[in-house]
Amino acid sequence: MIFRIKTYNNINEAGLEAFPRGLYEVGSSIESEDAVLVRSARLHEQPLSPNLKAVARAGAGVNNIPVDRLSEQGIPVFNAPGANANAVKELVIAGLFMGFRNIAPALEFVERIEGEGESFEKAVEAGKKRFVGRELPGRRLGVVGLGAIGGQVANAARSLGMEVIGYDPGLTVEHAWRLASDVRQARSLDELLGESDVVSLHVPLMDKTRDLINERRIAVMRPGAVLLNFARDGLVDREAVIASVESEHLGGYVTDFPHPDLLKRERVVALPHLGASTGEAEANSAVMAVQNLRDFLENGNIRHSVNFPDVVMPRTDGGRLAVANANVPNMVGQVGTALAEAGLNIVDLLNRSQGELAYTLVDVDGEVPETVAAAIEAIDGVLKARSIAPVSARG
Ligand SMILES: NC(=O)c1ccc[n+]([C@@H]2O[C@H](COP(=O)([O-])OP(=O)(O)OC[C@H]3O[C@@H](n4cnc5c(N)ncnc54)[C@H](O)[C@@H]3O)[C@@H](O)[C@H]2O)c1
Ligand SMILES: O=C(O)CC[C@@H](O)C(=O)O
Repeated sequence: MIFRIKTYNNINEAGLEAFPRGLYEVGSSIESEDAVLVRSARLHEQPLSPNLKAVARAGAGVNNIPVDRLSEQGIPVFNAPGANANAVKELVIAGLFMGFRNIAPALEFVERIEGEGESFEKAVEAGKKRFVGRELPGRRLGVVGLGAIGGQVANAARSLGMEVIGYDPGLTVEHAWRLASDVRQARSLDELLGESDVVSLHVPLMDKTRDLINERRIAVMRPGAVLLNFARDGLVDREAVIASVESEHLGGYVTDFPHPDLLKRERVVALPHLGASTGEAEANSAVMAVQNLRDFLENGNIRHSVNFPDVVMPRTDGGRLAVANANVPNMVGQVGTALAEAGLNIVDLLNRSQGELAYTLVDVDGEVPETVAAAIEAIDGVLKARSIAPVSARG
């Protein structure tokens, strides 16, 4: 079997090379694709191939992918958690300095100086007083979202002498372990906003986080506070942010998401979505996304999916059935019965659920015929059932 992968955006070569020739066809013009590999391209309006089995995001955010629609069809969406976190952290720290040292307007001022020799130097010295900045030690950074990126930003800010306060009601144990021990926990977003000299956003864009920073919350922020948004445009009410910067309540807005309304404004810096744009981050993200995709397509294993639980089972000698289904009673029972009726002996089985979805891997002696997989897919509540050939039968 040849797997067909449709790519959107520029996918790093290291990732593309991780697809073995002979087993995969990969490209932007592939049709009837088994899987999609994407960066930031918006897939919500794209038609989905009837063969589609998985979508992989070579990056962190999945707001460009119709995750709910794919979940209803039993299609996992993978991402590459942490693969670009260092790159984003570095740009956020650059943003921190830009916000506190007036670097962008200062550069623009220098570009516009005319004359040369003594008159040039005089203009430099006369103009620089407009760009007097503030130092970081002793100031407080509030980090909203302490996941892969927020955690690294918090730790880097600590090493720059800042105090750090964080807010993340869904903080994982793994991410908590990586945090500097003196990062203080805020009990609410408002507490963090009211106590921070600079606030950095590192949460995903979802219905719940859209316009997280709105007029009311900006009013809670300290006068002169700087807002850093390297996460997603939709997390802030842009008009409210602009009004607050104009009225000088907010001391600055530094973002990775430009918009015409943000341009040519004092104390606003907009970069062209550069957070993950380093060779290292692009390679890490593409390789991790391709590894996730390959293990799913070739073995049915699920790792780093945003809509399915991790389900990983070592291969046995025989074939495998991979079933995505609604998380309701008696699904595994019905799958087992269908396999028994087809005369197939179960060698190993793993079932996990997450929210409304469940996923089951069943290894059998021999191979699961396509007709049996199709009959299982027709069971009420089964969203997808796929027969996976034994490893020895792979071309
Ligand atoms: N600028 C860029 O190029 C770039 C690159 C990578 C990621 N991002 C953005 O950054 C986001 C975070 O990336 P990550 O890798 O750190 O993801 P992550 O999943 O590791 O961390 C996100 C954290 O946000 C927390 N969270 C969710 N909702 C929250 C809320 N309402 N309040 C507080 N915390 C909340 C989660 O519990 C989680 O710990 C991505 O979703 C993406 O939108 C931007
Ligand atoms: O692919 C990119 O350049 C941006 C990725 C970034 O926004 C992410 O969410 O990982």
